[in-house]
Amino acid sequence: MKVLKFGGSSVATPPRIQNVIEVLKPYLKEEIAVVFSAFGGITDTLIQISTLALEGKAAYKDKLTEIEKRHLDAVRELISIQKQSSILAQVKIKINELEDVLHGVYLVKERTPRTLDYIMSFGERLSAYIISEAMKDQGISASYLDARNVIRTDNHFGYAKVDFEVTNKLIREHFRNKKEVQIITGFIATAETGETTTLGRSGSDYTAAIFAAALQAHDLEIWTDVDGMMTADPRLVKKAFTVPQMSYEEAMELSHFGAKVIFPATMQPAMVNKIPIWIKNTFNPTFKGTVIHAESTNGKLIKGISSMNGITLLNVQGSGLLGVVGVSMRLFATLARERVNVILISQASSEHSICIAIESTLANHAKRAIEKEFQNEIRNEEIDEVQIEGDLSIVAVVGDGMKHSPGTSGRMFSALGKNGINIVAIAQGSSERNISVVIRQSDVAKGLNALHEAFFLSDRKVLNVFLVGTGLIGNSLLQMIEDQFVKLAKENLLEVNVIAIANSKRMLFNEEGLTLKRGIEEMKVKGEAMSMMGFVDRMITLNKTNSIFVDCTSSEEVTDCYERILASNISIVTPNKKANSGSYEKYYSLKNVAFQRGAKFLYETNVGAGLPVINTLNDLLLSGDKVISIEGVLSGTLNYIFSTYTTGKKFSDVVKEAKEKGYTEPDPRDDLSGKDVARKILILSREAGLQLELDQVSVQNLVPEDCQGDMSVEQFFKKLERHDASFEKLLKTAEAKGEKLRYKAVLREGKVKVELGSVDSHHPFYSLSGSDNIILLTTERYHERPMVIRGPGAGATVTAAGVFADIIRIGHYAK
Ligand SMILES: NC(=O)C1=CN([C@@H]2O[C@H](COP(=O)(O)OP(=O)(O)OC[C@H]3O[C@@H](n4cnc5c(N)ncnc54)[C@H](OP(=O)(O)O)[C@@H]3O)[C@@H](O)[C@H]2O)C=CC1
Ligand SMILES: N[C@@H](CC=O)C(=O)O
Repeated sequence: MKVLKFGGSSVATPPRIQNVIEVLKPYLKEEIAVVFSAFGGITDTLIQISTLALEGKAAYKDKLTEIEKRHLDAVRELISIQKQSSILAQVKIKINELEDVLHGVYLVKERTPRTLDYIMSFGERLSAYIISEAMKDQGISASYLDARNVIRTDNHFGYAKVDFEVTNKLIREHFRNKKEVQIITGFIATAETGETTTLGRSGSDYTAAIFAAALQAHDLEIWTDVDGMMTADPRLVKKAFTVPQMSYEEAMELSHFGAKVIFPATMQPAMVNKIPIWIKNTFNPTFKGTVIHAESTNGKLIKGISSMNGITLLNVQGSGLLGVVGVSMRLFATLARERVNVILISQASSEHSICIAIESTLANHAKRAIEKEFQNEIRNEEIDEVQIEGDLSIVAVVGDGMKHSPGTSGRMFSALGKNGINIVAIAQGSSERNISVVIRQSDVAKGLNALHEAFFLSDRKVLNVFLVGTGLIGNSLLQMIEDQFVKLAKENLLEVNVIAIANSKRMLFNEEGLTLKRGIEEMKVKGEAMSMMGFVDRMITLNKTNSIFVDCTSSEEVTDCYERILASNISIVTPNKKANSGSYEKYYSLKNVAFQRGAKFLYETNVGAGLPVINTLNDLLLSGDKVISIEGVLSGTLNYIFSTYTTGKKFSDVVKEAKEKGYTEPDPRDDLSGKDVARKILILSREAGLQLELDQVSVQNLVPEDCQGDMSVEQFFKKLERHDASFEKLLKTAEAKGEKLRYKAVLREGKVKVELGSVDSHHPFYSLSGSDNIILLTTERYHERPMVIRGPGAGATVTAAGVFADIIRIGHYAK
C-alpha cells in the first residue's frame, strides 16, 4: 500500500485536478489510497465567510455564491455531461447545508470552534467528492471516503487529538476487501461525541500519515508545489537545490525553522512506523523530490539552512539569577501560562542572564508577564527590567552530519562574520543537529546566502561588484570581467557578478547581475540619475554577500563614501588615489574601519598601475624589513612624455599623445603638476609607516602658470602650445650633457620630494621607455642593491588588470 496526498495548490483549478489524475494513473497498478485537501484557497475563504457572517455582514452570501460556483464549475469541467446532474445535485446539497450553518452564525452572531471546524470541513468534503467522481468518470475504480467515518479524535476543536487505537481499527476495517482506490478527505475527523473536528495546521498531511501508519504503507507521498525539501528558501537563495534525502529528525528541525514543506507533527505517525515520506512536485512530476526516512546516509555535514522572521529576544538578567534554583522554572512557567511559545533559549554559564526568543507579536505581553512574576526581585534590584530586542530572525543550519564534526560552528560563524553579520544570540543542543543563531532580520537574505555558499558551494564564491566610473579603466575592467567570466567560474570557482554600474550622470542596478556587453549602453539609456548617496544606500540595502565596491573614478566625492561603505562590511577596490593621499587621518581611519569590520580595502593600482608595488612593499614590511629609501619614476604619463620627447617634436603634442594613449589622469595637469606623482610617493611613504601629509611633499609643478586654474582640458592644450619653446630649452640642456629628462620621486630620511631632473647613461632611470615606471626599494635587507620593480605603469589594460587582480584577491579571502 502507498498513500498519496495532494495539497490545495495541486487541486486549485480543474486543469490542475486533471493533471493530478494523470499523475495518479501510473500508480493504479499498485494498491494506493489518496488524500486531498480543499481546492486551493477554499479553507481560507470558508474562514473569511464565517467571519463575515459572525460580524452580521450579509456579504458572506456573495462569497458563498463564489464558492458554490467554483465547485459546480469544476464538476462541469471535469465530468461528462451525462453524469453531471446527480453530482451537481450532491454538491448543491452540501452547499445548502453550509448555507444553513452560516445563516445560523449570522443570526446568532456566534461561531464556536466547533462550528468553525464544521464549516471548514466542507472544503475537503467537496474536493474529495468531486475528484472521486471525476476519476470514476474516467474509468478509474475509485470511491469517496469521508475521513470522519474512520478518524476518531477528542473534541479539542481546531486541533483535535487522534485516538489512534480506535482510528487504526476503523481504517483497517474500512479497507478490508476494498478494491476501489479510496479518495479521502484530508484535515477532518470526528470526535467521540460525533461532532466534526479538524486536525490543525497541515492537517491533510497528517491525515495521509495516519492512513499510511494504520495501513502499514510502504511509502507516503506528499505532493505539493515545490521540488521537495530545498537546501534553503529558494526565494532568498537563488542557488538553493533539492536535498535528495534526509532523516525525519533533520526534516523536523528544518520544518520548525521555516521550511514549510512539511509540518513536523504530521510526520509523527509515519516516523513511528518508519514509513519513508516522499516530497514530490505536482508541477514537475518526473522529478524525484526528497525522501525523508529513518536514516541520514549521504554524508553531508548539513542538509539545509532555514530561517524564521519576526523574532524578538527577551533578556532577563541580574545578580538575582546567579545560583538561585527555580528562577528558570518560574520564568518558563509564566510564559507557558501566558501561552507564549519559546522558540530559542540561551543562557551562559555565568548564569547572569537568560535570553529567550519568541514571536515579536507576543513580546510586550511576555515582558509584562515576566516583570509581574519577578516584581519583588525587580523592586529589590536583584533582577533588571526585561530587555527587549526586536526586528530579529533565527537562522539555523541543520544536519545529522555535524555531530562530532569539529569546525561546523566555526564555518558558520566565519561565513557570517566575513559578511559583517552580527550574531545576537546562539543556541545548539547536544543533539548537534541544529545550530541556531539570532541575527538582524535585515541580514537574513545575506546570512542565508553566505551560509549556503559556505556549506553547499564551499569551493565556489560569488563576488558581487558595484562599479562606479565607466571611463577608460572602468570600461576596460568590465570587458576583462566579461572575457574571463567562464574561465574564472570553471577553473577558479569564482563568479564575478556585476550588480551595478554608474558614471557621474547615471546609475543602473540589476540584482541578478548586469549583462556586461551592453551594461554601459544600457546604463546610459535606462539608468536613473546618479546620486552617490543613493548608490551607496542601495548597495547597502541590497546587503549582498561578498559585496565589492569598485571605484574607477578620480573623484573625492566618491572617496568620501568609503568609510560608510567599509563600515557596512563592503570591501573596496580602487585605482583612485584620492582617499589614500587625502589627510593622514582619513587614510588611517579607512584602514582601521576595514580592519575592524573584516572588509578589504585594496588599492594596488594606486602606484605603478598593474605593477606589484604596494603588495611587495607590504610583504617586505610584514616580514620585518625596514625601508631606507624609495626612489622612482612613478608617472607613466611623465615618463612617456620625457622618453618620447626628442628634438623636432612639440612638447604639447607629446602630452596629447600621452592622453590619447590613456596614460594621463582625466585632467593631464594632474600629471604635469607633479601632483599625481606626489600622491603616489605619499601613499608609498604612508605604507612604509610615515605619517606625512600631501603638503609636506616638495613638488615641482610643470604646468605653466597661465595653464593653471579653471579651464577645460581642451583649453589647457591650446594654451600649452605657447610653452613648447621653454620645454624645448630644458630638453636641449639635458641632451647637451648626454642626459635624459626624468620626473623623479624620492623618499629619503623621512623627507619626500618630486621633481624634474636629468640622468646620465649610468643611472637606472636612463633606459626607461614608454609609460614605464621604475621603483627602487632600498631596505635593510635590500641594502647593497635595491629591489627594482619596473614595467608599464599606466594605461587602460594594465591598470584594469591590476584592479581585476585585487577583486579576485578578495574572492580568495572570502573562501
Ligand atoms: N589611466 C591610468 O593609466 C591609470 C588610472 N588610474 C586611476 O584610475 C581612475 C580612473 O581613471 P580613468 O578611467 O582614466 O578616468 P576617466 O576620466 O576615463 O573615467 C572616470 C569615470 O569616473 C566617472 N566619475 C567621475 N566623477 C564621478 C562621480 N562623482 N560619481 C560617479 N562617477 C564619476 C566618470 O563619469 P562620466 O563618464 O560621466 O564623466 C567616468 O566614467 C583615476 O582615479 C586614475 O587616477 C590609476 C592608475 C593608472
Ligand atoms: N596618470 C597616471 C596613471 C596612473 O596612475 C600616470 O601617468 O602614471
